[in-house]
Amino acid sequence: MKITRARLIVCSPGRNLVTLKIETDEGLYGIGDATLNGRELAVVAYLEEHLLPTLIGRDPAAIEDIWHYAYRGAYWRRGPVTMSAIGAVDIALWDIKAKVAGLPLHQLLGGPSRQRVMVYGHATGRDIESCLDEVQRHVELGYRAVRVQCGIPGMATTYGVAKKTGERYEPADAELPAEHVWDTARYLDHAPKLFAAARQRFGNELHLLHDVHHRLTPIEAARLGKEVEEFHPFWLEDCVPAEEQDAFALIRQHTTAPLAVGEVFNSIHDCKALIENHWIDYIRATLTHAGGITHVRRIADFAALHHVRTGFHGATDLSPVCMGAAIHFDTWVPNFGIQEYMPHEAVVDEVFPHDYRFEDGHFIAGQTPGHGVDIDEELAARFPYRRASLPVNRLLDGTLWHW
Ligand SMILES: O=C(O)[C@@H](O)[C@@H](O)[C@H](O)[C@H](O)CO
Ligand SMILES: [Mg+2]
Repeated sequence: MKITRARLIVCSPGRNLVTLKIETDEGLYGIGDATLNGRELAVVAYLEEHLLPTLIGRDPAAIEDIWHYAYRGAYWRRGPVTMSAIGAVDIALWDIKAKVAGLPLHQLLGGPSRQRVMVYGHATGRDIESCLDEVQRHVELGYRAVRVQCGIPGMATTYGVAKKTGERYEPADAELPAEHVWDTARYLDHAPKLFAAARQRFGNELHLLHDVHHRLTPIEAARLGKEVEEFHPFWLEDCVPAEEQDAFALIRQHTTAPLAVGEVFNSIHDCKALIENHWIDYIRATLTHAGGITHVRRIADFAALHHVRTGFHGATDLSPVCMGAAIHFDTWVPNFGIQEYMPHEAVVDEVFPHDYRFEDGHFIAGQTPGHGVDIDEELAARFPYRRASLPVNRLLDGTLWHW
């Protein structure tokens, strides 16, 4: 079998999504997700100009060799653009391999470790009460785990909170970056109250998660961890920016709140110290942004040695293609923790027909050979790309801060 064609489909059914289709001389094709939120066309250029031309004529079964050809051969290693491009190719090649084998992807990876994978949903509200009403709605839908984010009194906007209660949260909401304002003192005062109110209303069984979105310093994160620890969070996510991995040692000294990190990571080297020093509990790097199944499998195996579990990023900027492949991965991976799930708009699900399904707070992988996600190209063509940017964030005095 040979690769005859590899091309990108860029569409925007409510949000931008970049899809790679690799075709073969035997008619089989594979699909990969190449979406890098707010930087979509950088990955398109990388693939079209540099990576896709090198694939033509190759045997799509040689996934390992193609991965190293793309990674080592580029000379310029790592980085979100490079690794998302490699990730898309890798997901598409695993899709082809599983279709050739006639197996759903999780069977090719080693078979199921579980029948279904627990997901967490997003509850957001302008204040604590409306956020908790959203938690209630999720509980009624069957969720066992819910991420809680709410507006902070005195602040006009905050990350992770939908514009209106019940709406989807979509951060890339303007052609040029919107400017948000952040006040750590107000946040640190308010966040523990949200946890306390959630535990009071829902008891101890429901898993509660929270995303800090890189906004604290290590000592501030340590304080937050200490204050919410008694409410038994499932995790605190991205408490600090993680370029400096040993900052987590300080947080760890002060709190037993489990820590999750890594949605912006793209390589095992981004989390090596975090994992081997037991500074984190969950690793969030997912297939699209971290070099595909071939590389994330290495991260997951390394994490397993150190009691770290997976908790893959699953925001709407990961397309159903990434989600489908991730659910197969989650079904296989022995050290699975949880899977994030922000439902896509109905039209996105129409553009990407898929066989995974949500049931009772869990995802169940499909049985179709491959990862089970396809693209309706005719429908996709009705939604052309439009530039959309993630916001920036400033402190009250105007200093540019982490978003
Ligand atoms: O945990 C999450 O899902 C968030 O941090 C994301 O919504 C993130 O802001 C977006 O994926 C950025 O593209
Ligand atoms: Mg996050």
